[in-house]
Amino acid sequence: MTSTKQIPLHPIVAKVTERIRLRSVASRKAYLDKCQSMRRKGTQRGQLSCSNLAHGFAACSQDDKQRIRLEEAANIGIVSAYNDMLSAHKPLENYPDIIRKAVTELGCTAQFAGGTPAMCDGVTQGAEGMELSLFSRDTIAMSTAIALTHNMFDGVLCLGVCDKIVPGLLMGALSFGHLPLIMVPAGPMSTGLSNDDKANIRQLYAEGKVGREELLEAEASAYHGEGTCTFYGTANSNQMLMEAMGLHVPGTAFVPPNGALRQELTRAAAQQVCKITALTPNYTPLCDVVDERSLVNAIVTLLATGGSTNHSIHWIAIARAAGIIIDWQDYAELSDATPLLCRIYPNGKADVNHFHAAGGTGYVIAELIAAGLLHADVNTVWGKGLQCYSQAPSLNGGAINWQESPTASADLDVLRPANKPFDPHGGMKLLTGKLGRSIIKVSAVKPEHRYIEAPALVFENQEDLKLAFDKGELERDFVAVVRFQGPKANGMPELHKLTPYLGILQERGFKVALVTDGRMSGASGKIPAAIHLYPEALAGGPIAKIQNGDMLILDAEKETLEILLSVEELSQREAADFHPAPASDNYGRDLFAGLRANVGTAEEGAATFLN
Ligand SMILES: O=C(O)[C@H](O)[C@@H](O)[C@H](O)[C@H](O)COP(=O)(O)O
Ligand code: SF4
Repeated sequence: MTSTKQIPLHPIVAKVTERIRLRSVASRKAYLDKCQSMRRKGTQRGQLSCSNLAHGFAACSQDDKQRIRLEEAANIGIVSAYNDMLSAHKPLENYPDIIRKAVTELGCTAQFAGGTPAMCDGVTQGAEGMELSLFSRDTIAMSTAIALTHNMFDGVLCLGVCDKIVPGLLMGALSFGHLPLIMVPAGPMSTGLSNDDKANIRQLYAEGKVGREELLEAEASAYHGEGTCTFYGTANSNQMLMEAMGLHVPGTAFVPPNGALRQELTRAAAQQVCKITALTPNYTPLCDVVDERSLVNAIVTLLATGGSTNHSIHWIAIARAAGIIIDWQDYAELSDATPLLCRIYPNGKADVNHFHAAGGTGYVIAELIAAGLLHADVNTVWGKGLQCYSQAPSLNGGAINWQESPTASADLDVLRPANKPFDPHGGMKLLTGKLGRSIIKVSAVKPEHRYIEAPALVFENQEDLKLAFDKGELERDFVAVVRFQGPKANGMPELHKLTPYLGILQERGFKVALVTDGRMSGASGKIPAAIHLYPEALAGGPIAKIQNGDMLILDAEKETLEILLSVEELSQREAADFHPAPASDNYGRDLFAGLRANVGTAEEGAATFLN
């Protein structure tokens, strides 16, 4: 591979990175000062009182007690989001034992510092739980802090994969940025029913052409075992971005769960974190790994792979947790400069297993470094420089070897080189106009659907749109306006259940689009959608004043979302009333009232504690 020293950084990547750095000088300094003040000489547990320490190791084995008391070797904190509800997290169940054994081999110790909640967005999609999904991220961040605030640890391993979980774990760990952190995933489920076939069956069901039994059979053969669902949604985007940020063992993202290589990669993470604590000459605290360069690397990689729109929210929140301020203009400019290298569902037919086989994370990172689109001179948990993330691991006689990923894609329908991309741009755009600021991802939207001028049809929720569809009222060109779906209103749920209905209408030749202050799933794709619109309806946003029949223009090329009303006409309009869910439909909503009241805008990361 070309030495990264000779590769000039793309001017837009350099410009945006510098703009982020300058914008963040004060907040970043404040953050680093906090990390510095938490750093202790020797082991972190050395600062604890005898009773604190005794409580901390009371339940340990005699050997571990001795090691912890000696205060010579690292004690690693494990934070895990394991539960049986996420297929992606099921393999994590026995990881703590694997980790304990691996660190003992180095004379270190590991303790299960704490668990965090984890929501499966697939189980809650379209249901009440989805209103807690976004806030589960910050709940996970707080749970991570509760685990680590035992202050017994010199390094951290966070076990998690899915949507809000990786961002939440990372945001929580960033409050302990003086400690090294390695993220530990489990890998994707094997390929079952293809994502396209799954989507087709859903549309047939929405049209009443197949019954529930047939639909359930199809869904169960798509989601059929342990591991992450195989579409390139938010969970798998997390994995790709952890590689791009140097927070994984290199090449671990899409190795299948439960095999010998997966076990060795988990062991490697455990032993590596012991080797980069402050007790070693290779001290690599998290705050040195997460900086404006690694965050820009993550955004560029998100754009190059057609990753989830949710990361136009979560990566802003992660950045803020590290004292760095990123906005959607940064994403838009980086998107212009970043070629689309991947076609993975929903942006194509392939799934992440096909992507992995075609060259995977190593190929993408090698291509982006060679194109000058990534900062290669960054700190990673694997040492200085991102180039080792262009490698792929394999087992050789029980030990892991890393070798350079192939320099040619094994499947040009899935993965392409930076000089012959699927699209010269990443396809995530900032839309502006009288209604506010929103995001659109066009990598899965056909060019002929990127300009939609049609009358608004206003819905207070996705169920109302389904009812209108079932009554045959939507056989027309229209822009669906689904509002009061913002973080303050109902927790900003994903409105992914709209996809089959809008997809059917689009296939019938109608010009359809979506405008919402809510979110879509990372698995949503082909409908032109202006999402994350703010100010949200409940915060006085003009979206609350749109009426059926208003002409809307969503123009992805011009990067505008417009309503054909003057500012005066709009200002004279009454805002629609908000109709919250009936109190009887609690499902835990009441517990999150404080988070709804305190949450920031989507472009601030929709965070509840960073504003
Ligand atoms: O952002 C995401 O990637 C989604 O939240 C994803 O995690 C969720 O599970 C989808 O809803 C699954 O897709 P289906 O609902 O189509 O199965
Ligand atoms: S990818 Fe989504 S549906 Fe699959 S396990 Fe993760 S959260 Fe659940």
